[in-house]
Amino acid sequence: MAIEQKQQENEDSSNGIRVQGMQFSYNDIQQQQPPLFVDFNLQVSPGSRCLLVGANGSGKTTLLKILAGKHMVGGKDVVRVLNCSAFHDTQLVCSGDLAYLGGSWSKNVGCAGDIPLQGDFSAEHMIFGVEGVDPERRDKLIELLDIDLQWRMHKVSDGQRRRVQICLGLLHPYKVLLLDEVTVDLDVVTRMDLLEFFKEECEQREATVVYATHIFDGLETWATHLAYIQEGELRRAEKISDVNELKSSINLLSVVESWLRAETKLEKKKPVQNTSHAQGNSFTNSPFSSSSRHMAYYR
Ligand SMILES: Nc1ncnc2c1ncn2[C@@H]1O[C@H](COP(=O)(O)OP(=O)(O)OP(=O)(O)O)[C@@H](O)[C@H]1O
Repeated sequence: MAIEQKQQENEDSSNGIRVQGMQFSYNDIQQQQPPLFVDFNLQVSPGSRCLLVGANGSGKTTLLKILAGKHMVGGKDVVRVLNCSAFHDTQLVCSGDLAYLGGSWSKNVGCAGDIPLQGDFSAEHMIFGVEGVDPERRDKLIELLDIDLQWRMHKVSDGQRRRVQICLGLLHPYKVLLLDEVTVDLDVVTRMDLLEFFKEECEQREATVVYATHIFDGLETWATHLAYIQEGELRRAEKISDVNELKSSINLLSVVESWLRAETKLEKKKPVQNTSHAQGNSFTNSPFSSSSRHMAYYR
């Protein structure tokens, strides 16, 4: 029985996501940061919609970027997506099978990958500039996100710009989609329609979605799984139907709130004694210690 279960897990993870024994540190030598992830393990089965929750700074964005192949972590066996190495097997991203939607376009007209763009582009120019797209899928997304193709990208609102970003990210039918808080600028109708679209994609095509967010409205019935991380440690990873607290709580928000509040109480640490701080010179190089006239340059 145990062997069958193991085989099933391996088959599942081969088409989904499997992280095994992952170590990751930002290697900030000056600050001597400890590793964020030490022996981190995670499995996400194909077809699931996994909600990634945790406090600010717990490691959600870093994890999603690692899964998206943006950081090289360990050998080829450590971070596996669709049975390939997320970092080394570049065709995962090039083919569109692995898609990552994160970061904000609000300060830029748009982005090409991680490169910010400035200029006068129309939404049409950006969306129709992507080659090899199924026109039916493109039309569906334009309608779903209520995009006006005549929008000039430097003259639209943050939410309208975000819709174009999301549209571009979804044009190719991904197999694994990593979402980092991209629905934050969307109005409630667009957000709910988009979540419904993701649900359909998971159910019809067995796509896998991992979604990091702090907004839990309507997600109790949307998510199939939940992963909770605290300071780089996976505290919970289970089916949403197995989360016992949800049976006695009004909603997911109150469950996550109780976890994060308990975390703050448990983990509150005393400030580390900083010798330079004690000598009163820790802020001398900071731009924020300058006179208010100089501060104007940093605002
Ligand atoms: N570029 C970086 N260099 C050094 N440390 C970083 C860098 N980016 C993030 N960190 C550190 O890694 C930790 C995890 O950050 P991360 O952005 O993954 O958290 P998060 O869970 O996504 O937070 P949030 O909910 O605020 O978006 C933080 O404590 C942060 O200090």
